[in-house]
Amino acid sequence: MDSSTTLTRIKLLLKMNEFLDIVLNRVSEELQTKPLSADITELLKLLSKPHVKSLLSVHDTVAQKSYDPELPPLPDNIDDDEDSVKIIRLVKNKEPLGATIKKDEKTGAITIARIMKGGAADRSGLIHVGDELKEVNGIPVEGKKPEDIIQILSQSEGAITFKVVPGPETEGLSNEHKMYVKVLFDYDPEEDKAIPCKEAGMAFKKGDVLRVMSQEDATWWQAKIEGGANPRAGLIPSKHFQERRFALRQQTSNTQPQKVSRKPSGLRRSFRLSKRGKKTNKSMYECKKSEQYDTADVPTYEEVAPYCRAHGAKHRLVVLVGPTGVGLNELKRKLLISDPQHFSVTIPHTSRVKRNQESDGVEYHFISKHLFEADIHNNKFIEYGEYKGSYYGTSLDSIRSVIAKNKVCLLDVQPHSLKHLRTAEFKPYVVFVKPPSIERLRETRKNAQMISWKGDKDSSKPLTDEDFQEMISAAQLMENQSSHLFDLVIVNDELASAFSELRQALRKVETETHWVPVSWTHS
Ligand SMILES: Nc1ncnc2c1ncn2[C@@H]1O[C@H](COP(=O)(O)OP(=O)(O)OP(=O)(O)O)[C@@H](O)[C@H]1O
Repeated sequence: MDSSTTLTRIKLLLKMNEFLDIVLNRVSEELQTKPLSADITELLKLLSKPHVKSLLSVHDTVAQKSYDPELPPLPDNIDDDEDSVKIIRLVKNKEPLGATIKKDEKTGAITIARIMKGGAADRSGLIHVGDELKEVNGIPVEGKKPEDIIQILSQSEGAITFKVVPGPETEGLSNEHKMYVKVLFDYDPEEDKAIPCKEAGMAFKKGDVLRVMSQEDATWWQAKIEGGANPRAGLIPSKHFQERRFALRQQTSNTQPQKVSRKPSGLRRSFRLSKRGKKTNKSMYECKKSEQYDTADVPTYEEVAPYCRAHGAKHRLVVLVGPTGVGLNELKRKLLISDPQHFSVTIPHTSRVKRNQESDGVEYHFISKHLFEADIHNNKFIEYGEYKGSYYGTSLDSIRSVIAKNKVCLLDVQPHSLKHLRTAEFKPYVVFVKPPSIERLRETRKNAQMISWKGDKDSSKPLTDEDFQEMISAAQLMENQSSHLFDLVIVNDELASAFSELRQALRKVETETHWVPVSWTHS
């Protein structure tokens, strides 16, 4: 039983006793005035019994006691002119207090800078932002540095007494709006020189989803890791502040635009996974779109919301990204074979002349060069390229047409094209396929073939160490520049396990809740 229930019960008993007391006294008085019948005599006898009397006497004793909580005595040294001083007593265990302090450089006053959501100070409801700290455990803080005060606090355990002058009311500042963000960079407060209090900071890793608890401070937000065990919020740099820092860093450290050093492999695959089963050259297409890293995209936080595809709703687009030769085609092929009714790929467009054995809309959509150029102009292609005087490209409409058939559209693109696909319409689920170590590549790719284009013919050749090195460094570059856009990273070591990991993840995409950019859930 808790103490408040006990108190309520005692109070109830006392009330009953009081009532009984009055009743008994009245009854006794009344009975004295009546002719003494046998019943009255017996009743008077009962009322004068010791246990009835002692019950009444217990009541008197208990009723005189005070059951209000006892407050610690006020310290004697409070100035008379010091109005509205609060004496706060908190019991502190090993958990940090969850408040940060700052010193006003002009007045020297130490005030509470912020209260961490869910921390001990927040839960107590007694300390507020703006309160001026006067004493800690009887030690005046005037003239002390915040570090010294933090030292006093961190050394104290058990009851801590604070003397504070309440600050101005800060009602209505708290932002109860639930905001979730996916973080697009790694952060460690220990390495952040700007954070006002490292102990209050929270480390996170790229890809974590955070619940932002407070944005009251424009520079330092409070957040906690969604699904994490820690109920207390930690300090994180605000979006605006982090973006400014990134921009500054880029200005100072990187005046050269980062050119993707990649073979002009361009649009190689999107046009190749065909019903033809025929492979074309790795370096057949040159991508016409910008391959430069877009420095305007500063990856900090992306607001996200949970999304679960409703039964029967359109499927999300599945996009595979990875370096040449890593096995994107192989994985797509296995998915198609595993369930041809469920998975499909786009049919590319080309301006080249149709060959005899080909049919329009099967291998390619054959269109004129003039029309192709008009479509480029009208942004109809997600990627396009030119080879031997003919255009090849993947149109947005070809993706739409697969999705409209209620199939899962499998697409592979260069990472820089991802941003054009990241729309509420496509809701892409992006899988980055990564090569394993060079040793494992040598072991697993013994029979692997690269198809190269010599003269006018396809010819296959085994993969060399140089191909493996190139694959690894291209993957590294992609990861450095675009990993914030990846939903899943699969290492294509053993093909069977890479495929089963992919298959399982795609099943979950269709049935389970995933975090997606919040704008995708508004449509
Ligand atoms: N995990 C694996 N183990 C062994 N061989 C593999 C594995 N993954 C792919 N391969 C083989 O490696 C070769 C290249 O694979 P694939 O054509 O799928 O690469 P890709 O990523 O589509 O590259 P590109 O688009 O340049 O052709 C193929 O011969 C394929 O069978």
